Amino acid sequence: MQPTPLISYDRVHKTFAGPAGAVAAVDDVSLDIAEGEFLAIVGSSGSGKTTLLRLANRLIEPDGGSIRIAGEDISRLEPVALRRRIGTVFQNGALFPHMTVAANIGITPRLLGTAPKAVAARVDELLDLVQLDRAAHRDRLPDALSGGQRQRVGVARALAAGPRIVLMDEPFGALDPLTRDTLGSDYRALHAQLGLTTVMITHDITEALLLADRIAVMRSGHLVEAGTPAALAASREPYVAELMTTPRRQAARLAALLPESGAA
Ligand SMILES: Nc1ncnc2c1ncn2[C@@H]1O[C@H](COP(=O)(O)OP(=O)(O)OP(=O)(O)O)[C@@H](O)[C@H]1O
Repeated sequence: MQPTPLISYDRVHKTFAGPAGAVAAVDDVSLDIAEGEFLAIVGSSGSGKTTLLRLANRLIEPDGGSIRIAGEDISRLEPVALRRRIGTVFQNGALFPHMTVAANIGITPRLLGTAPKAVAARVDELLDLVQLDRAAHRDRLPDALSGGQRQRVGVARALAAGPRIVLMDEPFGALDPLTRDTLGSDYRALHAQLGLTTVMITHDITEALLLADRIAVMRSGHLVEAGTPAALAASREPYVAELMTTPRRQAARLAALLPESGAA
């Protein structure tokens, strides 16, 4: 018997009223995400990625279908309690600008009533986890951080209450390619170390291929295909095949330019 998926979308619909009529942002999407899985959601702008993600923590309510987390229908769960079980990382970190790094990271434990000493210890533990030097970063304001450091703080804040699930909306999109690559692989290591289940939106199919166990491809509110990088590479679905063109071309160019690994 298959284990119960940690997150399960079952025939989910969400329509928004737009100036030119109703927009089916998410249209009959069914998708299971297993515990421990790293799932990337890709698709062009407006394809429904953010809506799909926000449905999982009830920032958006569906018009139809259901979403279960660990077998529980989330419409029966209290939204604030649900969101405490799920860490969220946004583009640019979305840190509170007037609060120090430590205050930003410690906000959820503090709201949950954790004693100040325990919050401070947790903040230090999280700074270690995201590889930011405690003394150098604890008391800084977000403005005094680089984009990469801000995202590390965003990840630390998302992990502060010990969630099993982390939702990420274009977390590394605004970073330079080198920082983006480092942060992506550092986060992937954290995901494995902490046994997290991660759902990450990215516009970058190459990033999705390199980081994720499975990739869900969205188009006009539909889930076109969900599969492993190898399955997507072999897909005959026209839109998926088109998406794979760029990484394929880049891989061929790089293979021609770079010496074979291990040849030196
Ligand atoms: N609150 C809203 N009110 C009206 N329409 C909305 C709302 N949120 C999203 N939409 C519409 O739903 C569709 C899907 O939007 P969504 O933000 O989920 O796409 P996306 O794939 O995340 O896009 P992007 O990559 O640009 O962030 C779009 O047509 C968008 O305009």
